[in-house]
Amino acid sequence: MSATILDGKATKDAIFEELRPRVAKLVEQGRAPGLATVLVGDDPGSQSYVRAKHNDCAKVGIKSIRKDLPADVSQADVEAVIDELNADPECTGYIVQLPLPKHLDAGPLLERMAPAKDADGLHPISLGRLVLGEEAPLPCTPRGIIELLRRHDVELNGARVAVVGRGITVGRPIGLLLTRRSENSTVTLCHTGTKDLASEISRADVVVAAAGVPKLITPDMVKPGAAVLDVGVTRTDDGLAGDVHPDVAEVAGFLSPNPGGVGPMTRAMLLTNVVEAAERNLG
Ligand SMILES: Nc1nc(=O)c2c([nH]1)NC[C@@H]1CN(c3ccc(C(=O)N[C@@H](CCC(=O)O)C(=O)O)cc3)C=[N+]21
Ligand SMILES: [Mg+2]
Repeated sequence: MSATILDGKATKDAIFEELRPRVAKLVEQGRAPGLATVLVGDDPGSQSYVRAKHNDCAKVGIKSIRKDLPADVSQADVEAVIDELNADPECTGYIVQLPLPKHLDAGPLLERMAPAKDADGLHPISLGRLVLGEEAPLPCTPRGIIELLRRHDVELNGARVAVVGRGITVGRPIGLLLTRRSENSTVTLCHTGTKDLASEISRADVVVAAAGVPKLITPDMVKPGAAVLDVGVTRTDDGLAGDVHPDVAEVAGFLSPNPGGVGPMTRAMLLTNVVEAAERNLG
């Protein structure tokens, strides 16, 4: 048996095709969406992600603004850039690329962002609204995972989902999306304190591996036919390594590759959040 590939790159391209006319309409109405990025320092990974986001914007016709700051920028200078973007009418949504250098206090910076311009869905107000079931931008990676599963007809209604990792971008929020009535899944959140990870994984119809531990999920753990999403990425000497052992492809029914799976979907959902926010503002 060999798993059906959950092709995030092709799915992202399809979503971009759907976004392009919506962006064109907004531009026509004089309400052009504009995405800004705030990047601090010169980490090559972060630089490449940010570059990709600007290329994506060009592809769908969204104006983009780059704010690149030196690694030793002060907290006050980042605050000033955030205040500038909050006030800039050309910027309808933005992100502060994470992680930030250790000398900066990320929490207060993210909280300073205008919630209406939160493109990541990670502002405390957006996360609070998600808990309350109110309309808000949704966290991009969890939303991308659900969209990838939906577009490949993977059943979520009543499904047992095992999430591995409790990080703020994926593991912590994804259960909030998956347990809405519209998804209706049953979610188990596993982490380093989980006593028997293999037994939790073995019961799951869907596995979301977002721990950042290379090859953590091995074929013996996976229920035959399950959908497995490889979210974690670790930079090793041999290149990028996912959380899922390659041999899982022999057992799983669906597998999102890494790269080429959830990463491109995260970018597609970032632009979707920006377009939706611009449409909402039309009233
Ligand atoms: N405020 C904030 N929002 C984020 O959404 C955010 C962030 N900070 N910090 C870092 C993580 C990571 N992230 C990725 C997005 C796309 C790919 C992606 O498209 N990857 C490609 C290839 C990447 C490569 O080859 O380097 C792929 O998986 O095929 C990866 C990682 C967004 N993040
Ligand atoms: Mg992340």
